[in-house]
Amino acid sequence: MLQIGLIREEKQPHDNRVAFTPLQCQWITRNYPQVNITVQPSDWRCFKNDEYLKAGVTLSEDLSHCQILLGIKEVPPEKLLAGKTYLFFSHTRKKQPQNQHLLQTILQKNITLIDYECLVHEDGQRILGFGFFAGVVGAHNGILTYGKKTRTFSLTPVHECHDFKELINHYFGTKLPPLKIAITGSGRVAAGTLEVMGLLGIKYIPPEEYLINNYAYPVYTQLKAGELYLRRTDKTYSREDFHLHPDKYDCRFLPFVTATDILMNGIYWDERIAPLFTWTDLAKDNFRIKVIADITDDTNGSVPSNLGDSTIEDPVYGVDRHTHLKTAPYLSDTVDMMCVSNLPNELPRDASQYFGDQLMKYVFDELLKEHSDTLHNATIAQQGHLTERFSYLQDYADL
Ligand SMILES: NC(=O)c1ccc[n+]([C@@H]2O[C@H](COP(=O)([O-])OP(=O)(O)OC[C@H]3O[C@@H](n4cnc5c(N)ncnc54)[C@H](O)[C@@H]3O)[C@@H](O)[C@H]2O)c1
Repeated sequence: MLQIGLIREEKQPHDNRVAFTPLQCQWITRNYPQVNITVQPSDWRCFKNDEYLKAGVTLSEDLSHCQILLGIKEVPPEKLLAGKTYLFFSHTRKKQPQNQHLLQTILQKNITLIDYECLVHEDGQRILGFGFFAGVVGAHNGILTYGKKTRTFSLTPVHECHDFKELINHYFGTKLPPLKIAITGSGRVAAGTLEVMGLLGIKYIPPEEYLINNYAYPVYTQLKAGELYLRRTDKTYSREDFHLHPDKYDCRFLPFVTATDILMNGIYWDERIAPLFTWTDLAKDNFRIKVIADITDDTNGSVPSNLGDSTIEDPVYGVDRHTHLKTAPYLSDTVDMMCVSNLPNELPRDASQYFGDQLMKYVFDELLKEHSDTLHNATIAQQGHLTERFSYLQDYADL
């Protein structure tokens, strides 16, 4: 019998998500008689202990009988059970200093660590992520902020809704003024923002038309990497080349700053990639953007006016376009920034279900195999030893 445990999230502040919902646990145990799931009780998980009990799932503080333990965020080192196989987001593969002790403890305690972030399909695309609901919540927050700033309409904050279904109910009867939204990116986050565009009936306009026309109703356009970046030397774009040499590419977003009211930023970004615009562009009179939902959310990254994370409770701050300083939100001549770093936590039930679905579809069967390349390639530590693929972490893992 394979015993799987769902651990309680112990990292502070407590995360409210979980790897499998009660119904997913029920489905698994019905369809896989050789698997049993035990859930560690939690007072802050988005699914209540009772919901698991009602689904026929066993609750137990003690998970020592489990071989595999599933979490979401980093597990505090003192909570790690020796000799177990853990799956969670460890944030150790880039030698993140705050998690050095975590990896060292994993090795000391003979633990096997499979990192969700390292689970990829054959083509290198990540299997698991919370981007879709980050996109949904980010898009909603961006529009809500614009309504508050312009005092033209109001929307219910997402975290006040039980789940996505309830959020959608609030959209009925919402009439938005004419406004123009630019969405960047083409991954999971962008897909989530497009979902909200559809639900609110905001019309898609191709980028070239969006740039030159005005509309009597709300519209959006989407700029994928191929529309955003051009190689300096020959004005072409190749995905493979861009991923390898992003520093050779210029960003073509600038014309959109004069045609856009809300920017929803969902691109992949790192330091080698040109920002969407500069502080100098931001200070110009023709800079039209009033609200930026920076879902990508890198401080001083693809959006220079990202001055750091905001929180679910206090999601928006203003930025003065000339002094570059933070201001109160919703003022008339500032840019409002929505930079929440944990957006999926506003819709934790749906985000967890989506995560569990992906886990079920692409990872679960691998856990039942004697050997799985997918799992092996995402295994940072195997019974207390770094695997070959992650041996570059040795100096970080050494005590
Ligand atoms: N604020 C939040 O709560 C939150 C939540 C989830 C994700 N995010 C962030 O949003 C951004 C987008 O996330 P996502 O889930 O849409 O990602 P994704 O993995 O679904 O998509 C990323 C896109 O970037 C492309 N890409 C991958 N590697 C690249 C590279 N080296 N160079 C250029 N492009 C590359 C991919 O082809 C894909 O189209 C990320 O920066 C992520 O950290 C924020």
